[in-house]
Amino acid sequence: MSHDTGTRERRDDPEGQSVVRFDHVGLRYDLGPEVFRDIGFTLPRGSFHFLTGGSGAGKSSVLGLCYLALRPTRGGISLFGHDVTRLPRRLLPRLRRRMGVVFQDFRLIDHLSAMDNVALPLRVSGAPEADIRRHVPELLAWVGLADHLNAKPPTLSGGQKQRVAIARAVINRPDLLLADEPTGNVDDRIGMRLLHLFEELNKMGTTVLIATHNEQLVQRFPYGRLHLDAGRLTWHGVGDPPPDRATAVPPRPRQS
Ligand SMILES: Nc1ncnc2c1ncn2[C@@H]1O[C@H](COP(=O)(O)OP(=O)(O)OP(=O)(O)O)[C@@H](O)[C@H]1O
Repeated sequence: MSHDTGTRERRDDPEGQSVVRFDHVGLRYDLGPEVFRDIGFTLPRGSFHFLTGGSGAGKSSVLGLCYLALRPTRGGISLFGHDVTRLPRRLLPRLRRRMGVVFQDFRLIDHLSAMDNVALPLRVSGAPEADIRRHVPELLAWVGLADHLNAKPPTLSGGQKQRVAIARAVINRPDLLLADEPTGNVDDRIGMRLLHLFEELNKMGTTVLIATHNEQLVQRFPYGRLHLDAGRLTWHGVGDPPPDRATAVPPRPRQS
């Protein structure tokens, strides 16, 4: 089968098998240099991938494109089968609500307690308050914050804030989880526990993409890997990028 997924097919196949699809995507910020040239990959429904690469390789930018904070300078991106480069802006929030995002800088609401930060996506989606009172403390206890339900973010450590941010991202069982360095501020034991949480979510059907510098984590969990180097996607597979990474990802055929 060819890689051709023209606009018509993407529009007519909103629940197709790819949750994220990049086709020849390029990105530059304002008048700066191109961060990427011609990146293409697909994340199938229910898949689990790490996104790796050195500092400045473009990991957060890929995530920003996925959660629609950024628009590509060229190429096409589809999410849940919708071509988002053509979709009217008013329809984007509906797609965003299907995603859980863990930001590198957490983006918690400082005047709300940990409990209320995590409850936010449930309240937005109209979940009954009784369910919120049951599920949120359970999840916060699972990430080791049972004693901090009422703490406000400014009183929490970096690792504790990170776990609140993760709980908020997963509480709604999103269709797509995007996490930027989700274990960057926690010790190994908690890092493993968080990875197990992502695995559980993945088993229930969530597609997972985790940007990380943590090689140990990537080695311990045998999932797919997208590796960025100098503005190019140089490896898309399981395990380590081969030494001659320049040839690891063949260019995708351009659509006519
Ligand atoms: N808002 C911005 N304006 C201009 N340039 C930016 C902006 N954000 C990122 N960049 C540039 O884009 C490139 C990729 O940055 P990005 O944050 O995506 O990399 P990263 O792989 O996530 O890095 P790190 O691992 O250090 O977080 C870098 O050269 C960075 O300077």
